[in-house]
Amino acid sequence: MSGDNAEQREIEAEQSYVDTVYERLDASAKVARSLVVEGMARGHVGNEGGLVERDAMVYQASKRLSALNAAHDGLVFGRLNMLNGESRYIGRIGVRDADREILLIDWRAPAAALFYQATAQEPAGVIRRRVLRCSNDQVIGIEDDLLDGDNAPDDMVVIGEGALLASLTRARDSSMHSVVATIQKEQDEAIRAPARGATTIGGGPGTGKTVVALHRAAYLLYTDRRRFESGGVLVVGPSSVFMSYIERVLPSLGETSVTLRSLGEVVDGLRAARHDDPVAAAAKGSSRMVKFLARAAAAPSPGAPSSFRYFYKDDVLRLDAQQLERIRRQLLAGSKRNRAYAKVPSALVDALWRQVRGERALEKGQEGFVETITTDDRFVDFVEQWWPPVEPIEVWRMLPDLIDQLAQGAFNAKEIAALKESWASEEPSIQDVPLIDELRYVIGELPDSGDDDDDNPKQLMSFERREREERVDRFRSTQSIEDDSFAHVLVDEAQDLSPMQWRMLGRRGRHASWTIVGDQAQSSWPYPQEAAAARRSALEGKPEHAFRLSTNYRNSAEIYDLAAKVAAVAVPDPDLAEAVRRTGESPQHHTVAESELADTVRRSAEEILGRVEGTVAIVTPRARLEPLRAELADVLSRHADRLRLLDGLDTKGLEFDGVVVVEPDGITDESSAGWRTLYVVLTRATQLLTTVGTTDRWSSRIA
Ligand SMILES: Nc1ncnc2c1ncn2[C@@H]1O[C@H](COP(=O)(O)OP(=O)(O)OP(=O)(O)O)[C@@H](O)[C@H]1O
Repeated sequence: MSGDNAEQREIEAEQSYVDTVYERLDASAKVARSLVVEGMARGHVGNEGGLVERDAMVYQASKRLSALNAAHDGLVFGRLNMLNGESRYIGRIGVRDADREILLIDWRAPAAALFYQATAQEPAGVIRRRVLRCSNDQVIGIEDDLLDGDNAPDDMVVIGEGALLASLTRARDSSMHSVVATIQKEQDEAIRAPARGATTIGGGPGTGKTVVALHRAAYLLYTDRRRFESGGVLVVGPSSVFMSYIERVLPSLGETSVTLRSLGEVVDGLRAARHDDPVAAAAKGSSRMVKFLARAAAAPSPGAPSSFRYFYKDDVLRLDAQQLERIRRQLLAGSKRNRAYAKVPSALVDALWRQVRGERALEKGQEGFVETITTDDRFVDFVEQWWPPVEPIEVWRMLPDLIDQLAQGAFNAKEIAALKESWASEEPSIQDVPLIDELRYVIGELPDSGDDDDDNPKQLMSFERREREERVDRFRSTQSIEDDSFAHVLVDEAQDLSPMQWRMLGRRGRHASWTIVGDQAQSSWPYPQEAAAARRSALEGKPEHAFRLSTNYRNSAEIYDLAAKVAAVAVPDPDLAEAVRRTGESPQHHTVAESELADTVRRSAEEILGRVEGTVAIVTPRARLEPLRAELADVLSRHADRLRLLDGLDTKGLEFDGVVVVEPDGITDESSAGWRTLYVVLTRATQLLTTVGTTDRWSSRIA
């Protein structure tokens, strides 16, 4: 009997079990669908109770239906044969038969933990672990691990070389996939760690930190759905490219209620995708920004009048610059700028009333004065010009004009020049987003326009103000500060967070548990100590539980050997991983004249595209990105479905079957974190890696 026949027979046997599970899944979907219909019908009953009941019923049934639909593809993926003869099937969700007997165990349930935790050294009652490879509802392959050969029955069949290896050699496409069938023991421990304080997941490149963290989010939702679904789970990653790379993992695990944001999109209403140059980025990320922003938020608006004169009956009432400044300070001492807005008219009116001496005015009394002045356009216009309500984006736009005067030595001349240059753009960069968020908190929100406060001049909106409001509308935060917080915050590539970014996330995770994923050797933030202090403040003393992943599942050993040498230059004590796969393909290096660079890159990319099935990236220093985009336009458009051109920072967290690295010396020279960026770039390739440079200082340095 050939091995193929044995596999075929096993597949058929498994298929009949899988069919039974699908029949039940379909039956449950039918029930959920009919509940949706029934719920809708209750809405026609005509009383309010009927409507509430309908909403709850339709909501629950629809949620169940979408979970069932999401789980459909590859529903059953694992089976354990236990020492006691029992068989346990593991799947994306739990399914029971008509008698409530378990047919399929949800991968997150305690009973499924053995599937991930049993090893040949510690089989824990498992004889054989089987992974079923499925296409939709069809079993197409089997991969077995025999964990306890001594106790296996004689007729037990063992097929395949193990599911992990099979899954690692697959071609990469543009999305990350769930690894639910092949989660490894050390990964499973991090996934199932309780949601207390901050769980940190460290380890070298390709060890599965991202994919593990995403499975952890799904696990947390499963274990405490009420808390995490209503409180919200926020997943933050470095770039929008990265977010679209990972966005399918959670829905494929049936979880759609998680908020995924890149660092440029954490604040509602803002979508930044541009990085600043390293000098401006480092200055904007530094906690030295905090005081400058506080001063900027308190500074008078540009063009604000510095005095006010008002004729009332027989008096000329005046507020000069000094008096106005005193009132400003008093108002700001009591509340945030926008919150104080409602108190401005009465503060001014009080100061003016104190000057009233004329008999006619005194006779009419203070109330009469208040009524006259607060309905007088001259006063209303003055209030609006002197203390306009401001949006954070407006203060952000003033920063280049304020920095000379308000930096108070916090930034050097080179930093100030770089900041001003970066702020010449109307569009905030990724590094501006935490600054704008900081301003949201320092300035405070405007009192609700629904506060029918007589003092509130908002109702008297001038034409200029309306025009200005339109200009900021595009960048207005669509959410109130109170709604910023989440029940769980998951930060990926956390080694790159600047102090200002930690502050931004800290504000969202005050009452949250956290999962923090990172690898210091891949950091592009130049001042680790400052970031560590900001991280401590963001976590506010929450207890930390550390997990470390040790196996690199991404790179071939040949590629990782090279990258590890770069890591040794990049940081004193890199956390290196162990690469498990050898391909026999060593990285290729070309050193060429400048005139031949683009052609060599094109040829290298084409060669790799011909040899791998999946995605390929050309990675370049930032300065070469746009020129190369023009020079390589032909090949980029011919292979638009699987070839990308990126700069080093944008490759964070991604992976490709093949990578062409352009001018490694340019990447190392780009910033003080350049060697670490080169380490990141070299660890993106699963199979083939080529470098093309006009110089090769980097390779002499690691030789
Ligand atoms: N248990 C597993 N089974 C199958 N594939 C896995 C497993 N763990 C990780 N991988 C794969 O290894 C690759 C690297 O995973 P991931 O991107 O999560 O690593 P990382 O540690 O976040 O890497 P980096 O630090 O470089 O961003 C992915 O393709 C992932 O699917």
